Amino acid sequence: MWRIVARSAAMSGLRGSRRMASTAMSGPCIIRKRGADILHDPWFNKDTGFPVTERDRLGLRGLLPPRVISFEQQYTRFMESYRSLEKNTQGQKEDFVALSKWRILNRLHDRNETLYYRVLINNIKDFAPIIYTPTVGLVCQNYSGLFRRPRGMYFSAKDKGEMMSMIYNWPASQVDMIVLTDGSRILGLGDLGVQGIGIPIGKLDMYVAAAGINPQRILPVMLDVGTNNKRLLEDRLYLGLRQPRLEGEEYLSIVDEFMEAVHARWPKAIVQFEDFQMKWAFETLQRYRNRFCMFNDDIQGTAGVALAGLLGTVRSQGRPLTDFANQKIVVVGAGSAGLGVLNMALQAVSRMAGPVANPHFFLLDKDGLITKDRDVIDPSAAPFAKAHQELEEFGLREGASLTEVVKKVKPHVLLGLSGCGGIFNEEVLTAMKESDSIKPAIFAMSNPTKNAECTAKDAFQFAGENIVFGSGSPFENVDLGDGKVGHVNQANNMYLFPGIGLGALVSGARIITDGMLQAAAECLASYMTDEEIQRGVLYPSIDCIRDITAEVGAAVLRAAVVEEVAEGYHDVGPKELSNMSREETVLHVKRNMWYPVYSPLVHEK
Ligand SMILES: NC(=O)C1=CN([C@@H]2O[C@H](COP(=O)(O)OP(=O)(O)OC[C@H]3O[C@@H](n4cnc5c(N)ncnc54)[C@H](O)[C@@H]3O)[C@@H](O)[C@H]2O)C=CC1
Ligand SMILES: CC(=O)C(=O)O
Ligand SMILES: [Mg+2]
Repeated sequence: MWRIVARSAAMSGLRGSRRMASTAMSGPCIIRKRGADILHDPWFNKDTGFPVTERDRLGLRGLLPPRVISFEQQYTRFMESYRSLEKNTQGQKEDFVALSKWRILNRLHDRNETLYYRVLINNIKDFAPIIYTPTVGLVCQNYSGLFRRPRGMYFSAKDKGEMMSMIYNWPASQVDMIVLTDGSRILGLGDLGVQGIGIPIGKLDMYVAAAGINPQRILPVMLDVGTNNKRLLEDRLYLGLRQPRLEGEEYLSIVDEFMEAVHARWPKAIVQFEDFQMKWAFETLQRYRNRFCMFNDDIQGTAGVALAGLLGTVRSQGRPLTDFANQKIVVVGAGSAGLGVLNMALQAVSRMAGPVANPHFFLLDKDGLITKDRDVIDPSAAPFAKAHQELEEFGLREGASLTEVVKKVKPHVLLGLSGCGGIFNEEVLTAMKESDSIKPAIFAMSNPTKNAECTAKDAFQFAGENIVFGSGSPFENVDLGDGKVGHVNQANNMYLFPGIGLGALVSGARIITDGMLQAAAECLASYMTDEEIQRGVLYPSIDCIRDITAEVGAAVLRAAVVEEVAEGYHDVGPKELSNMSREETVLHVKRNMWYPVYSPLVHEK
């Protein structure tokens, strides 16, 4: 059963006003480098921030201008340059401005990670759209041209048989969190081959910013098995393998070898699979989920965030949560994300309504409504294909168009995970006015912004002001006139994946179970107060992402303990974890979150 106890408004006020206390540890940090090598290592570099004693100790004297600039001064200086870039690029083309902003942040990332992550954490609302969706999509599209320095590791089809030794080329002795892609379905942009590495980098930046994973213990990975993108294959600057994608056993043997190599070196590393095309997303999840600590973010992270949003919309209608079982939900997009959402929603309905559950889900793909009459149905979509008799009352048939489905079903929720920009057009949105819900919900979850099924403005304009709206990429709130505001929720898996990874890490989970994922979704679903939900606010502001992530991490940790997969982390064993109260668990998780401060550096040979 769902355990959703909404927080009080007073608690929520506290959240808004208080930035989570830093749990930074500023103990000394051992370094084996000296002199200029330190200045060129972004993990340790402090630029002009090295104190004089440290300059002496580390052989830096004379390699820097004499004046010591404090961390705070460096921070202010960076933000001033950023703000003047913003001013100077006003009125220029959107993509040019976005890439200019990305470049200035990326240069800092390449030079001084401590300052970079402080800047990111303190300005997450402004910077998430640059390092994450939507700008990260543009960066991936232009990656071969933008490439200056490598970040992360690249394993290609040509490295078969070598991965076990290659993994030791990574300079860090410990890795906690890996985000892995094969570049085959980057956001809604399709196959971008090796250029998809931008996604693991962006996701891991969110891990550091939201979950406080130590940036020295993260590893973005690209598995380059070729690309089927003709434009890239013909691009002389393309940096990946110029060959068609490996398929079948050949493909799986590469992923197998990578997983074995990673876990041989770092047995406790957690691997997040990201932006794999659907067939491999499902196949690899089944193949590895009981052997390694891994999850697929597009299937499982997205599902939890969407479900939390769907339960929020039930609450916003003033109905009990059990009414979720009666909601008519139209999902557009039968890929890894859409099917992940429906599977989790089905589990929730079954828990609420028991074995007699009869969910009202309608699934469409590019060929329209999916029914049992379809000649070829993907096995993962088959459980959601409607039977002939179920459709009679609506007068619908196989392949019915989205407009027809919305007009005839009058759904409570219209949720897009199709990657098809603008598919919720004026006619579809206007049809949502006839929804059977007093507060119809529209989720245009595809990324990046250009691939969103509709804009926030169109949703409120055509479907009416009483809707609840969510989008995968950020949109501004909509001015509805007379002081009224149409609230935009960012329905993005960023509200869950950092907490899933963090909870798995701090519990020392052997594997990531459905129970842990359900706990994550429940935690997010109950985070908002009734008053916030009434205003159509389904998710916390991104400014609170460190706080919600700590809560989600704690919920995941506790579920790992209950499900007996927690093996403990550092010197805290499973028994001690199981003796912690809920509050103690949250504190324990927060204590394990890294926060960027300059630690004193001590040289050791
Ligand atoms: N907001 C979030 O947190 C997340 C958003 N996404 C976004 O969801 C989108 C889809 O991702 P996946 O499911 O992994 O992709 P996928 O490629 O596995 O599936 C796409 C599905 O959309 C369907 N489709 C394509 N054009 C359509 C049309 N015109 N009408 C109806 N259906 C259509 C396809 O037939 C397919 O079933 C992407 O844009 C991705 O960025 C994915 C994960 C998380
Ligand atoms: C957000 C995300 O994971 C995606 O669009 O694929
Ligand atoms: Mg993704």
